Amino acid sequence: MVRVEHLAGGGLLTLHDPWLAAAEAEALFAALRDGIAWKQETIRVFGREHQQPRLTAWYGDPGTTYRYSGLTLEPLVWTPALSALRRQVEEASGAPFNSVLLNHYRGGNDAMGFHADAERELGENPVIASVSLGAPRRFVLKPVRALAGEAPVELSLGGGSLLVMGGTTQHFWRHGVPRQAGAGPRINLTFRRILPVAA
Ligand SMILES: O=C(O)CCC(=O)C(=O)O
Ligand SMILES: [Fe+2]
Repeated sequence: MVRVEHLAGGGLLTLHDPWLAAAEAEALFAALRDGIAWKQETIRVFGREHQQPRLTAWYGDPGTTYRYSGLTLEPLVWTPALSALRRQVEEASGAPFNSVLLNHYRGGNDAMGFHADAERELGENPVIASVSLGAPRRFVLKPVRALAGEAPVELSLGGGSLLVMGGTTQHFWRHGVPRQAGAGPRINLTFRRILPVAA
């Protein structure tokens, strides 16, 4: 099934759920859980250090350095499984990607706070393609102040789904994965295109 959601302000969400066949999604979940160089990073938020409440990894083409929350991530070299998935995601979304951020939510206490993927190196209106594996989780979008009064948008991202965020989504909406009691382990991959930016 494909669900298309036009967001106020010109954002566009396209959810393919399911996207991967169940057996393929399950095999990929296990392969990534056991085969990725997961780390728990320490970040600085408002001058204070925190351990991120999830595990992460950054893979990409040479030169795709990613900076956020005071972290500088140098890309690891694409594994065969990640490279094959990149091609499938490019085909489905019609957009090119040179990097992927992986997040491993070990259970319902792991989460991602509300944010926009609006770093300069992603460009003006980035297309971001998000593949989910493992347990389903709530994915919530909230309007920024300019659109105050718009209702939040909530999706359930199931294992094997593909969500493409495009248009002006990152300007007018922040998204997050709230803590969710009882949620099982989940891996999410957000494919991105990092552009060269002046230092
Ligand atoms: O886990 C998710 O579905 C969201 C991940 C995300 O927003 C990000 O990596 O920037
Ligand atoms: Fe994000």
